[in-house]
Amino acid sequence: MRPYVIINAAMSADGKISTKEHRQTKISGDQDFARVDRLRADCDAVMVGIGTILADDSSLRLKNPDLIAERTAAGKTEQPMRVVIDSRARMPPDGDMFKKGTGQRVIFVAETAPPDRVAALAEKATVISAGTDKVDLTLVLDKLGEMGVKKLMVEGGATLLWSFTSQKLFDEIRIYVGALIIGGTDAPTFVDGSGFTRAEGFTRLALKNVEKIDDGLLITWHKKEE
Ligand SMILES: NC(=O)C1=CN([C@@H]2O[C@H](COP(=O)(O)OP(=O)(O)OC[C@H]3O[C@@H](n4cnc5c(N)ncnc54)[C@H](OP(=O)(O)O)[C@@H]3O)[C@@H](O)[C@H]2O)C=CC1
Ligand SMILES: Nc1nc(O)c(N)c(N[C@@H]2O[C@H](COP(=O)(O)O)[C@@H](O)[C@H]2O)n1
Repeated sequence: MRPYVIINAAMSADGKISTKEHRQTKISGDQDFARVDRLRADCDAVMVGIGTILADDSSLRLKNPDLIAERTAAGKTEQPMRVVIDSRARMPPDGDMFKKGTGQRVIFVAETAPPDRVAALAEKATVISAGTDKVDLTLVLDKLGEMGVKKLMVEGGATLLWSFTSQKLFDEIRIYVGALIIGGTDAPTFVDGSGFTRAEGFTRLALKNVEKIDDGLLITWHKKEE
């Protein structure tokens, strides 16, 4: 069975998720970062696109020791599975995701990924081929389901979120809207990609909750069933 997919990201009041140089930007406050850690702890796997790794060198690990202890007490691994969507196997083998924290790392690549890079990554991670030239997210979700992932958190970035939202491959979206404006036409927004041209294609959402956190807002949407 496919996992329940929760998209979680933080954007500025003008919808940007980082700067025009794609530099990682602190949008959440302490309380929201604590919420994000809690959500990571509650999920079986946490995912980003390779663009995020190359920009941020994300570790994607659970940081709060109390949450790690809570997971182990519940018979879970210390860390949720950490997953990268990376058609061309560009994931740096010395990235923070490999250096920090314990547990399984999974890299989804395409069949056309260079074999030498796949071999190098296979020494550090479970490398799975899913899709011909580009990773196919429906195959990814099926595979993660087979691997026992029931709840998946997708953190970004903008290109991966376009694929998840345009293909309607999500259940919930949690967007933290921070009290700042970043600006810049070239700064990634919550969702980029090619965009819809017709209203019939739009991904529709159902509002579930709005909560003030730090000096911003956490908005929870569910996918609106057609
Ligand atoms: N504020 C926040 O909450 C967050 C902000 N960010 C920010 O987002 C930015 C990165 O976003 P972005 O550059 O768009 O990169 P993404 O992280 O979205 O990764 C996109 C890449 O994933 C690969 N990919 C493989 N298969 C697919 C598929 N089916 N659909 C989509 N992508 C696929 C592609 O590379 P390839 O073809 O090589 O496989 C693609 O270029 C950074 O600046 C980062 O800081 C990221 C996460 C959260
Ligand atoms: N929720 C959230 N709020 C922000 O303000 C952010 N900048 C991000 N960024 C995401 O978190 C990843 C970093 O994770 P690690 O600290 O390396 O574990 C980053 O790559 C973005 O995915 N998120």
